Amino acid sequence: MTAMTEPVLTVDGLSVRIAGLHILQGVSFTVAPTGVTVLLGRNGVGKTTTLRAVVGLTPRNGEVRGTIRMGAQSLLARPTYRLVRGGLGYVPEDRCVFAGLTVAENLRLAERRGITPAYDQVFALFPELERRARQRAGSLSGGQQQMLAIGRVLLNDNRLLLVDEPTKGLAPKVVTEVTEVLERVAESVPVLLVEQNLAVVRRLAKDAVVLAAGQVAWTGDAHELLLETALTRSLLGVGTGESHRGPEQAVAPGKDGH
Ligand SMILES: Nc1ncnc2c1ncn2[C@@H]1O[C@H](COP(=O)(O)OP(=O)(O)OP(=O)(O)O)[C@@H](O)[C@H]1O
Repeated sequence: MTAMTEPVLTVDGLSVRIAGLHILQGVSFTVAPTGVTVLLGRNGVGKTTTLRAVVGLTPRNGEVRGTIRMGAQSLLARPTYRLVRGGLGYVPEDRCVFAGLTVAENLRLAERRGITPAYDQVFALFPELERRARQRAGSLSGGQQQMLAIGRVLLNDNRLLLVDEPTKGLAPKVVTEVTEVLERVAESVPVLLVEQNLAVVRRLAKDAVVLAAGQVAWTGDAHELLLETALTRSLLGVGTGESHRGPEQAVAPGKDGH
């Protein structure tokens, strides 16, 4: 295996128990060093639990076992701030912007000591954030808050980004905007993405990992998975949009027309 193809993230035998629930029961997968790997599965299967375990945010009453490595470095048992300093960027599902602070203050809080923050790059991707620098984050729209949540992570150098349901609850036009931004972001940093909108998955994802019943039920090429309507339906409980128009259609087609 050459350095270019070595996974950026390796999860092996990951087991997570929280409050008596054995949520992940030996989950193993890898994330390629380029592009978007999507983590799929039915509601409540443990996708967020997986991302939180990777970034060291399992609740205190939880128990995590197994191996998680970014490159050669073991991540388990390291505090989150160290993982973030080491280049692990995390955009949580609930965005977690500081509502009472301005956009500029939210960004300033995300600056990492010892690293020159990449404001030029962030404002090039999100001109809206520069225009709204003095606006309180709590008064931004859901889409703008999502842009802020992604933008503040991109101020710093990242080796891997974990992004949890970035399009959830957003209007179709905003879903398209967020998707386009992630597409550009993924050109320079690998992304492990949790996403339920299959049109977004189709546009962004190269690889797919599907969780079912606490384990990995399928891994492989994301487009191959989406072509397998029956498999997708059985694993995810939804259609792929090929033969049925559901909420996953709520994004504009990609450049390739798919
Ligand atoms: N802190 C916690 N305390 C108790 N149960 C929890 C906790 N965190 C997660 N769970 C449970 O673990 C299971 C997996 O949750 P998780 O949020 O990881 O699923 P998910 O696949 O991300 O779901 P969704 O697609 O609905 O966002 C759920 O049954 C959830 O209720």
